[in-house]
Amino acid sequence: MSSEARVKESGEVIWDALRLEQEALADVPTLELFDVDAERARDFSLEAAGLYLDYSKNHVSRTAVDLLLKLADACDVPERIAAMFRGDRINATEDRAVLHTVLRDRSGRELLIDGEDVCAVATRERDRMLSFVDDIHNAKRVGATGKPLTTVVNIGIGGSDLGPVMIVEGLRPYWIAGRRSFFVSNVDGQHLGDTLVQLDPETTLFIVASKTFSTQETMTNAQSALDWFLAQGGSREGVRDHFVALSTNQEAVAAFGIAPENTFGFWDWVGGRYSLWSSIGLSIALQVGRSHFLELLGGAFAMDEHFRHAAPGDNMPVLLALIGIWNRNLEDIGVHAILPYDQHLHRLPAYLQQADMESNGKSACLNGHWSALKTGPVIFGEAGTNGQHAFYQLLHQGTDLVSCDFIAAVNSQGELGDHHPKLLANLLAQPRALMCGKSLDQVRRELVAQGMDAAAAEALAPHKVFEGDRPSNTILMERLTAESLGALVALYEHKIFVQGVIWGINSFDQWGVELGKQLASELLPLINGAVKPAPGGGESELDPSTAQLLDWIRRHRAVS
Ligand SMILES: O=P(O)(O)OC[C@H]1O[C@](O)(CO)[C@@H](O)[C@@H]1O
Repeated sequence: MSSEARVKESGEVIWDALRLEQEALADVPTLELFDVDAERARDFSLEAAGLYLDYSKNHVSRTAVDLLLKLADACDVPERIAAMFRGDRINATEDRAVLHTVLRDRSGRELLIDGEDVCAVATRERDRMLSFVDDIHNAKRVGATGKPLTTVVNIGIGGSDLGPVMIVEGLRPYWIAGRRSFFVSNVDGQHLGDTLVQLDPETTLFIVASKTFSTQETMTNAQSALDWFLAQGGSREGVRDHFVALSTNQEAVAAFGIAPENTFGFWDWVGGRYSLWSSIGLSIALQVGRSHFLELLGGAFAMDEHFRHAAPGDNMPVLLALIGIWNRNLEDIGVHAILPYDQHLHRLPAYLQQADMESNGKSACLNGHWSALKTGPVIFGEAGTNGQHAFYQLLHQGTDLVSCDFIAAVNSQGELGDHHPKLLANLLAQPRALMCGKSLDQVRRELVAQGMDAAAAEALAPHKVFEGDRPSNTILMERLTAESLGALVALYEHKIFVQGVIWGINSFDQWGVELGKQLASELLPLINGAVKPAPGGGESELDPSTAQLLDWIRRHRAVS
């Protein structure tokens, strides 16, 4: 038997053992697992890179965790981690290395990719970008009319927007006084329009952020911003003082009219959703300054080092990934909630939607088969405590289980009265309620104790039952700083990668976004009326539903 076949067989055996363990646990409440194992809370938690993770509230046993670690081994997780850091072309469907970790690598190592030391290349480009940031901050570089450039508009979408805006919001206390940042992503003209009315063209710097420099939304917004700048009295020569580009596609940038000295590059080994550490982070550095940007990278590097060197059983991203595998594949939970108890992390759920769903929302495996396993869950979320008053009802009593990550800083970025202890009390209460629940008996007793008659208590009781055993992780940090935020984001990046390895999918491509883009470009001329509908009124190539919607749009659009 070949070694590959043996690995596959052992993987199957482990999956079978995991299924048996899940069945054995089915009737054992999570709380009971604490009763029989005094060290559970201690052993199902760990610290790394300034973060503390407690995963003990998941409905998982020690046997299950041991089996999951064996599964990671059978799926070659340690070797795949090494391959990523080595610069192997693990993004096989695009034949690319995956090296966002190089962007924050402080080790001073050399890493040759196609004969080029990518660590040195990344450092040079970061230094260029940070000198530009210093020049803006010191007003060595000013607008065309000599005024300081105090406002930044980042025009980008997906990875060229979600990471920067999430970090800028997360680091609000570190904003440099007098500086403003706007993020425009949607092709809906209202997004740019609503922004432009707040701008002074003389003090505004537009950053056109696009890895490919061909994304419809970004190029449309960039062109409209340029038109606005000129219409406001900006000159053609002034464009070079007010527009910079962040891209891997220097030719397209030049064709758009932005000069090489105003372009900050990155490389095909940086995926869009992993790019905030690259030049795509320019808006972050402009808003919070060079040192905080470097601290952000430093926090991520600390998590990288932990991920790279810690044994799987002591490895935070690996364990978080394996708990996710248990919930997704053994408990059949298809929805995962990101619940930061921190207003400044309010964009984290949106950021992780892309990071996770664009990475692991896949069905085709790298071995050429369709996945027999369920892959990435639906990710959603909201800052706590807001979510509690919106969708937590379903988390506690809905018919579908939702796994949750509760995230918080123990100290607020801005302590105010007793707000933070209240926030933290809620952060502790929710996962506790989800796990412990409240039984029918308990509810009945409470209602009767409150003076309700037995019949009424019996009728009301089921509505007040909390089943419990709803799984969650809690991630804590001392304070939300650039460093801890960097570590947090890197934790999730690596978690997502490990899950992709176990599912046998490529977490680094995103072919699933292409068909919609292609169809939109085919439909655009029909919306604009440039192409006549097929004889008989319908669009012969279109499905009847789309043809009917198009017809309604055309008949009701006020402008042609
Ligand atoms: O930076 P770009 O090339 O404009 O792409 C923006 C986003 O579009 C996507 O390709 C998806 O459409 C994302 O992966 C990417 O982050």
